[in-house]
Amino acid sequence: MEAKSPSECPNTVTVRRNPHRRARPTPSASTNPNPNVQNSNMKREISSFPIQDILAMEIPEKNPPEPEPAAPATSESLKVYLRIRPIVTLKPDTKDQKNFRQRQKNVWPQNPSSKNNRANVKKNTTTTSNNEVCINVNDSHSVTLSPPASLQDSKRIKSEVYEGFSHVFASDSTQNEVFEKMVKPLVDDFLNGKNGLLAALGPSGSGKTHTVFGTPREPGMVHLALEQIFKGVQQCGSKLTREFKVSVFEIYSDRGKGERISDLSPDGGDLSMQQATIKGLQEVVISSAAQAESLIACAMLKRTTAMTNTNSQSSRSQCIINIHSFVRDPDIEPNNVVLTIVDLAGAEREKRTGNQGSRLIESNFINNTSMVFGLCLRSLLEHQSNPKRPLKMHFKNSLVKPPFNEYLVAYEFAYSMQFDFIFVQLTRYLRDYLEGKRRMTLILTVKPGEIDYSDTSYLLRQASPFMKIKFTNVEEPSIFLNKRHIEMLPRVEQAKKMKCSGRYARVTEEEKSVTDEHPLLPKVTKRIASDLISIALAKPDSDVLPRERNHQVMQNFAKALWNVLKQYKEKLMVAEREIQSLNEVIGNEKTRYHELEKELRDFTSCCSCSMKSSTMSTLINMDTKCKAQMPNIKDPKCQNDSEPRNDQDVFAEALECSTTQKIEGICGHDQNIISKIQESDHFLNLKTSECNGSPRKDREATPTKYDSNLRRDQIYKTEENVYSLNFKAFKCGGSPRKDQDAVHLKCDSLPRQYQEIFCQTKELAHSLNLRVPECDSSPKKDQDVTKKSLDPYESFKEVAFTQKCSLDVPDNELQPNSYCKPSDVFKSKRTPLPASSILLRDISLGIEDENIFSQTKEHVHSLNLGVAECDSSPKKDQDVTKKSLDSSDSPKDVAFTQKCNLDVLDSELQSNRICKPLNVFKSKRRLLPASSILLRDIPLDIEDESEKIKGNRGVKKSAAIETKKTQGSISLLRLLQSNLHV
Ligand SMILES: Nc1ncnc2c1ncn2[C@@H]1O[C@H](COP(=O)(O)OP(=O)(O)OP(=O)(O)O)[C@@H](O)[C@H]1O
Repeated sequence: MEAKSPSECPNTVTVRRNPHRRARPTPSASTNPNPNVQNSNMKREISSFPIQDILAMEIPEKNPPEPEPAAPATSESLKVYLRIRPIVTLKPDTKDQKNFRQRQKNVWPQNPSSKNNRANVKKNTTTTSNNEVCINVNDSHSVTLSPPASLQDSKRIKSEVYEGFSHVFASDSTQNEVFEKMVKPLVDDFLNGKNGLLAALGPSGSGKTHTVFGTPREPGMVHLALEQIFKGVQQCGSKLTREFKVSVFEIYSDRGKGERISDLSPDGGDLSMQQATIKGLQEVVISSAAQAESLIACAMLKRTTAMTNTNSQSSRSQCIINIHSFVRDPDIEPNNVVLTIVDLAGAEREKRTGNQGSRLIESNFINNTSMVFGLCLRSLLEHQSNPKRPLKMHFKNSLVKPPFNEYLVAYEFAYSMQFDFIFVQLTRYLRDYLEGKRRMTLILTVKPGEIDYSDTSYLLRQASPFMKIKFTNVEEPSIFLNKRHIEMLPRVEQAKKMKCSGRYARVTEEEKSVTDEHPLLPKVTKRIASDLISIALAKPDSDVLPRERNHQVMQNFAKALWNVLKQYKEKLMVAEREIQSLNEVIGNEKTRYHELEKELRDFTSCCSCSMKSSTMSTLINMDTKCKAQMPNIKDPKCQNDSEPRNDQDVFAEALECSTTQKIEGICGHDQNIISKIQESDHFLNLKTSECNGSPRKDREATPTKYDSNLRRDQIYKTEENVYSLNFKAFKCGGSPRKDQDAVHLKCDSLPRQYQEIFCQTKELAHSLNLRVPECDSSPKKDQDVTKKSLDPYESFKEVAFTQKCSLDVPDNELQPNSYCKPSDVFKSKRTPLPASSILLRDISLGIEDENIFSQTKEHVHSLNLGVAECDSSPKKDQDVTKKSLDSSDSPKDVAFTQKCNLDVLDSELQSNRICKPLNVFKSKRRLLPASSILLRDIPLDIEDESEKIKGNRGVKKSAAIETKKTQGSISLLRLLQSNLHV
C-alpha cells in the first residue's frame, strides 16, 4: 500500500525555506573588460623586467634572411640505389659441405686470416653459387623479388616487384659503374657547394663495405670520390682555392654497455658526442687522392671487424667518413661543404649468424641502429606525406622500444636482456639528414641468393618507400657548413667565427651601438648569456632550447634590458634635475641668509649708533636747556638758541658737539644713569620714528625690520592705553560744550575721581573765562582755545593723547592750534598735540594768570637744575624759564620738558634728578594727565599764595618773576592736586 502524502490545506500558504537561487552569472570578460585600467593607477614608474614577455616571444623557426644570396629551394627526392651482390659459385664437395655445416654451428667469430677459415670462406662462397636467385633485375629502376619455391608452396608468397630505384646495379656491375651513376653526382654537387650523404644499407655480407671501400683492385666509392674531387680541382686551375679535410670515425657497441665513438684516423682515439657534434675528431688535410687512400686504408685497419657465419670480415660498427671542403681565398664566396659516406653495419639474424654472448649483444646494437635509422626515415616520410603527423625524433637520446620483428631476432634477445632503451648516436649525428634538411642518398645492397630472400625482402619492403622522401627545405650549404664547422670548433673559436659571419654582423653592430651608450650592458648580458648557455649545455636534450633560439632570446633579453636601463636613465635624469633645482634653491637661501645676516650686522651697528645718537639727543636736549640757562657758555654750533630749530638740527648738533662736551663731564655713576636714559630714549626714538614720518638720522639708520614685534607690542600697549582713555572720553561726549550741565551729564559716565576733576576744572575754566575780558593781551581766539582746552572732554582727550603725542609727534609739527581728535588717533599720528603744551601755550599766550606759568617755570627750572647738576654747568633759571615759555620756542621746549615730566616718576626725579625714559614703559600705566603732573611738580602754597595774590590783579606780564596766583588758578591747582593725590 502506498503511503499517500497528506493533502494540502487550501488555506495554508507554503513558504519555501530555500528559495531557488538564481544562478550566478558566468564570469565573463565584460565584468572587467579591461583589468589593466584598475591597475593603471598602481602602475609603477619603472616597469618590472618583462621576462614573461621575453619568454612568450614567438621566434620564427626560420632564420632571418641571410646575407648571402639564398639558393632556391630544391625539391629533390631521396635517391635510393640498389646493388645486387654477385653470386658466388661453390663447387659441391662432400668434405667442404661437412665443414660448412660444422661452421654453421660455430657461431664464434673466427680469424679469417687462418688458412682453415680462409678455405672455409672460399668454400662457403662457392656453395651458394648453385643456389637459385630470388631477385631479378627488371630494369635499371626495378627488380622482382621471387620467394623460394618452398615458401611459395607453403606460405603462398608471391613474387614482388620493387621499382622506383634511382638505379639498380646488377650483380655484374662494377665499382666504376656504381660510382658514375651514384657517387659522381654527389661529388659534383659537393664540388658545387652542396652537401651530400651516401649511406649503405643492407644485411650483413651484402657488399656494403665492398661498395664503400672496395678493395685494392676494385676501389670503393670513397676512393673514387676522392679521386674525382682532386681531379676536378686540378681541372679548375693551378691555384688551389679549396682545402679538403677527411675525418673517419666509427660508432660501435662497447660490449653491451653502450655506444662508443672512435676516431679512425692514425692519431685518433676515443671521441664523445655533444649535441650532434663529435668532439675531438681529427680532420686530416688531404691534398691528393693518394693521401686519402692511405688514410682510408689506415682507418679500415682500425675499424672493428669480426668474422661471422655470413661474412668473414663483418663490420661490427657504423663507419662515417666526412670529406670537408673549405675555401682558402677570402675573396671567393665561402663554400664549405661536406660529403658524408656512411657504411652501416649489416643487420643479421641470430639463426644465420649464430652469434652468442657479447657478439649477440653486438648484433643487437647493429640491428637496433639499422632499425632506428629506418624508423627515422619512415617518420620523415610519414611526416611529409601527412604533415599533421609529428616528426618523431628517433635520433634523440630517448627510450626506444623496438617492436617485435621476426626478422630481427636480436630484439628478442634485447628484450630478454631487459634493455629498456637504446642510445643511437648515429642517427643523432645524422639528424639533419634524417630531418630532411640535407640531401641524402641510399644504396641498398642485397644478396641475390635464395636463402637470402627474407633479408632482401625485408630490406626492400622497409627501404623502398624512402625514395618518396623529398628534400623541400634544404638548408643553404655554406651556412649549414658554417654551423656544422663552428659546432666542431672550440667555444672561443665559435664566437670568433660567428662574429666574422655576416649573419651576426648586424647583431654585433646593434650591440655595439648599445654598448657604446651603456658600457655596463655588455658585461651584464655576457654574464647572463653565459649562464643561459651553460644551462642549455647542461641539458642533454639540446633541442628543447636550440642554439638559434638561445641567440634570439638573448637578443630580446638585451633589448628588454636596454629598455629598462633607458627607463632608469630617464628617472636618473629627472632626479638630477630635481637635485639641481634644489641646489639652486639652497644657493638662493644661502644668499638670502647672508643678506639677512648682513642686515642684522648693519642693524646691530645702527642700533648702537642709534642708541648713541639717542643718548646724545637726550643729552643735547638737556644741554640745550642748560645752555639756555648758561648763556655764558658759548659754543659755535649751539649758540643759535634764539632761532627756531627743529629736532633735526638738534640731533645733528648733538652728534657733533654734544658728544665731546657732555660725556666728558659726567661722572661714572651718572654715566650709568645716562646709559639707562640712552636705552629708554632709544626705544622712544624708535616709537617716534614708527609713529611719525619725520626724518631723523637714527631713524634712517635704523632698519625698519628691527625688533618689529617688540616695537609693535609697545605701540599696541600705548595705543591700548590711549584707546582706553579715548573710549572713556568718548563716553563723556563727542564735542566740547560750554554748558556745565552738559559737562556733568557727560561726565556722569566717568569715574568719580575724574568727575571731580572735571568739575573742578570746569570751575577753573569758568573762573578763567570770567577773567578773559580783563586780560589785555589775550585775544578772543585764545580764550576759545583756553576754554576748549579746559573742557573736560577735551582735557581728557588731550591727556589721553599726551602719551601718544609725546612719543609720536615730532616737535616741529607741533602747532599751536592743532588738536588731537579721537577720530584721528588711528588715522593720523602726526597731528596730536600734547594737552599740557596746549595748556601752557594757551596760558602763556592768553591768560593773565601768570602764577601758574611761574610755577611751571619753576618746575621746568627744577628739572633743568637736575640736568644741570649732571652737567655741572651754571644755569640761570629765569632765562631758561623765559626761553622755555617763549612764544616761539615754547612748544618745542615744553614738549621736551613735558616728555620728561610725563614719563618720569617723582621718586626718580627726586633721587636722580634726571629724566629716565627707561621707565616710561614701566610707569606707562600710571601716567597721569599732563596738567595734573604739572601741578604735581609745582610747589604750591596755594593757601598762602592765594592770600597774597589778592589785590594784586592786573600785574603786568613783565613781572613774571613774582609768583602771583589768581583765585581761579589756585582753586584749579588745589583741586587738581587733591584729586590726583599729588
Ligand atoms: N659486388 C661485389 N663484387 C665482388 N665481391 C663482392 C661484392 N660485394 C661483396 N663482395 C664480397 O662479399 C664479401 C662480403 O662483402 P662485405 O664485407 O662488403 O659485406 P658487408 O655488407 O659489408 O658485410 P657486413 O655488414 O658484415 O660488413 C666480401 O668478401 C666482398 O669481397
